[in-house]
Amino acid sequence: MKLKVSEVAKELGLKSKEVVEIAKEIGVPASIRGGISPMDAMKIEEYIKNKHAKPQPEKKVEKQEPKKEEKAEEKPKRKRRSSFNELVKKTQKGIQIVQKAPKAPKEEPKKEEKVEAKAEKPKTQPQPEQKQEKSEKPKPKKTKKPAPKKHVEEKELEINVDLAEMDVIEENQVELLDLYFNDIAMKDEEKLEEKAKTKTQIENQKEAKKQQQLKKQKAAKKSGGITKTAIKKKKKKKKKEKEVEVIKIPKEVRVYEFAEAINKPLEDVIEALRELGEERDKNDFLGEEYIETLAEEFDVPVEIYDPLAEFDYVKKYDEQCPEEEFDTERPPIVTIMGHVDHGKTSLLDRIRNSRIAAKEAGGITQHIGAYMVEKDGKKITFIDTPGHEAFTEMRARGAQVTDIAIIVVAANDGVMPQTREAIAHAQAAGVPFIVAVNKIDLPEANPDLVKSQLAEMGIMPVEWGGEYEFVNVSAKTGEGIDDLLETILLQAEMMELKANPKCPAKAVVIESRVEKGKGPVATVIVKNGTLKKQDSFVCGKTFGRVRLIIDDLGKQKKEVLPGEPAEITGFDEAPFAGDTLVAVESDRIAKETAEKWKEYLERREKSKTTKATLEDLQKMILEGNLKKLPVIVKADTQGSVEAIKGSLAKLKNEEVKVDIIHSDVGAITENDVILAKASEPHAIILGFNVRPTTQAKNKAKQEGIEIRTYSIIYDLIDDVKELLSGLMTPKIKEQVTATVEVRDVFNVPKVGTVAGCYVQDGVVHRGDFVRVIRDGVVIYDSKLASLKRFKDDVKEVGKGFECGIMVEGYNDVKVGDILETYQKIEEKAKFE
Ligand SMILES: Nc1nc2c(ncn2[C@@H]2O[C@H](COP(=O)(O)OP(=O)(O)OP(=O)(O)O)[C@@H](O)[C@H]2O)c(=O)[nH]1
Repeated sequence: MKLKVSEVAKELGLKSKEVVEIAKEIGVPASIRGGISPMDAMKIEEYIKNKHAKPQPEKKVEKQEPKKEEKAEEKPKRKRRSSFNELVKKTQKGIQIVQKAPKAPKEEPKKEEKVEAKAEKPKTQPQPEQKQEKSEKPKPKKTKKPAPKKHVEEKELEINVDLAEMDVIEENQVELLDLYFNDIAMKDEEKLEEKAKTKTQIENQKEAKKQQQLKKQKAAKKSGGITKTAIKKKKKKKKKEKEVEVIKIPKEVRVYEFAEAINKPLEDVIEALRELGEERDKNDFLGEEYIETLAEEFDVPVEIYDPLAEFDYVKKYDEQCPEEEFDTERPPIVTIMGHVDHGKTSLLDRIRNSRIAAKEAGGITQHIGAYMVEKDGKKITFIDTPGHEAFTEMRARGAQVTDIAIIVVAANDGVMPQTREAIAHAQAAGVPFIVAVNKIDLPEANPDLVKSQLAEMGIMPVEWGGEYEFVNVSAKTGEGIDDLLETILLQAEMMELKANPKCPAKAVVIESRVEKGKGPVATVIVKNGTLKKQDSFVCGKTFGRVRLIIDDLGKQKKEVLPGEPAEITGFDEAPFAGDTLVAVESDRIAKETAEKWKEYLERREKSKTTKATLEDLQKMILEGNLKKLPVIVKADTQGSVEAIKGSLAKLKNEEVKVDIIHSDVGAITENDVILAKASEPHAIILGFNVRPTTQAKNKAKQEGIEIRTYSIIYDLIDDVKELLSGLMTPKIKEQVTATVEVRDVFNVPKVGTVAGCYVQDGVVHRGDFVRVIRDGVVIYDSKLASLKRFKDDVKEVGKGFECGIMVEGYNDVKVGDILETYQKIEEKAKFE
């Protein structure tokens, strides 16, 4: 765990920069961005303490010794603090380490005062006036001054204890002090206490003076006059007011925007960042930590706000319709997950008594659908999550709306990679799950194997003493289906899933698409409230008014209740799967909120590009050498777009990657072709369950742009893999052609060394490469310079024949050397 540097600095009464500097000095890692470990924070604290402990004269220590012993008797041995966190907690209880006001020691109390103060301690009644005064007192932090390093040395630790509080919790307080400064001699504590008390007394005196002056002013005012002091005061007050004016800074702000906001020269801000070890450009974004640190550095009070909060419509909704007011039971929302072909669609199909699986292209579920079933008068909403790996992202989203997950495992196949993945998704989302062991009708079915495989992963079945429900089912015969539904309802009952139908609606988009005549259509599941026709709504970047509500059976409805799915129309654009829809008072509010949200997301997107860390940069540089395959993805539903994008993003290796330059829902248009043409190299357009318009087709022909369409996702991915393979550098394989023995060597003047050879094995070719091997070691690797039979150049010489060979660039061939001739064969690389 890391602590924020600014927090540590605050606790130590230092500036963040100073903490970083000290850390550097004592060799512990601390940075504004990375924070500091509690251990290292303690080291810094120790360092400061030691620094201040040093100058204390030894004599004093001796003098105070008896008292020290006395205290030691009263209290158990001081424990060492285990973490800086603990320190933070303790400090919050009333102790603060603050910087000492520069000249305070002058006003140190006399011995008698100290005794007096001590004598007052046992009083248990707090003195309200004193307390108030104290709390109004500004923290003495402001007294710190110029050069930071020097400043650290000059600093002294002081305990600023609220006296009134001390009266009440004195015992506790002293104990805390004790724990806190376990290394500081008791004399210091007392001294510090005295100082604190003296301070209070000084404050009292000041206050009394102030009151007197106030009286004077009032009197002057009454008599119609105005005193000089009053004018001065007024001016001062104004100045002070100006000084404490808190500047609001958005959470994500660029360096130059920050400089403008705090009214400081940009160069100063950049320089301050440099001093903190950060090389930043004016357009770079500052993190919250840097905003805080810089504000401290420039001594300007800032308030960091989240611009998103202003139009976080979901948050607003949750505040208006709090969960505590959910009073009506709602159907559970169930997701079926599992490995490909383990029977998810068949299972849902069986549950609904319809046959979805047969209708789907290639037998694969292509997108998420949501359906409802009824069992014993109770409803269950099912989200049908497709099983292909490409849909992992959608599945992750599905799990977010899900109350209960069903993990389907085929009893004949057992736990597979996507079974584990599905479990991981459910666990990550904190969604309870039931294991449906499917295909138990098959003779080779082994449900116990599934149980033991999952038990090994910590998913222990209830009947084996664990907490996971396993239900044996057969989507084919219908066996166990009732049992599964009962288990779901039981689980739902335990979860007490409730909602408030009287609230405006809050729903989650499961999928969306654009339909001819209807425009954007989205499948949503209402999480709370009731979604009605004509409701104005905001849904991520989109907005609209509910025009049509169609239930899972294709019937038109007037409203959708909590936990129920429906398809709705009325969006201005297709929303994203996973977006939250919230009904709002008016179209105007819906539009405004959506626009602000869009603006925010765009801003955040932009900020991502400039927020590149060094790591990102290195990655980008490395990727610069990557060959990219630019593609445009068009698909029938938003869910498919997301899934394909997710899948394609994974297709990369150290040499090639897919570059998705555009993706959208809908047919392939002329614009897509234009965009593909604009890309360098030209992009390939991939259509999934969509086709190009006639204009797009013509344009593509004209511009030489390739459009490929698919209805099965595997094919799309395989095709892209093939394209990527084409981009990869072919692999070079070596093939040995012959082994040749050097039996004689001739030095031909002006030509070089010719080796008289005998081909032991294979066939030597004229253009072959050759390795010279002596005593089993390769001593030279080159090419054949010439290949002769007697005096003639030949193309090849076979096994058992003699030949003359010259090795390019090598004249040192010796009798007994072995020449290994070989050819380099190019092999097309394959993207795996
Ligand atoms: N014998 C038997 N076959 C089943 C059972 N359930 C599903 N199948 C068969 O298993 C194959 C895959 O079933 P699907 O329901 O398409 O599987 P899925 O998990 O939805 O597959 P994807 O949508 O591709 O992820 C089909 O041929 C089904 O007929 C079952 O209980 N018993």
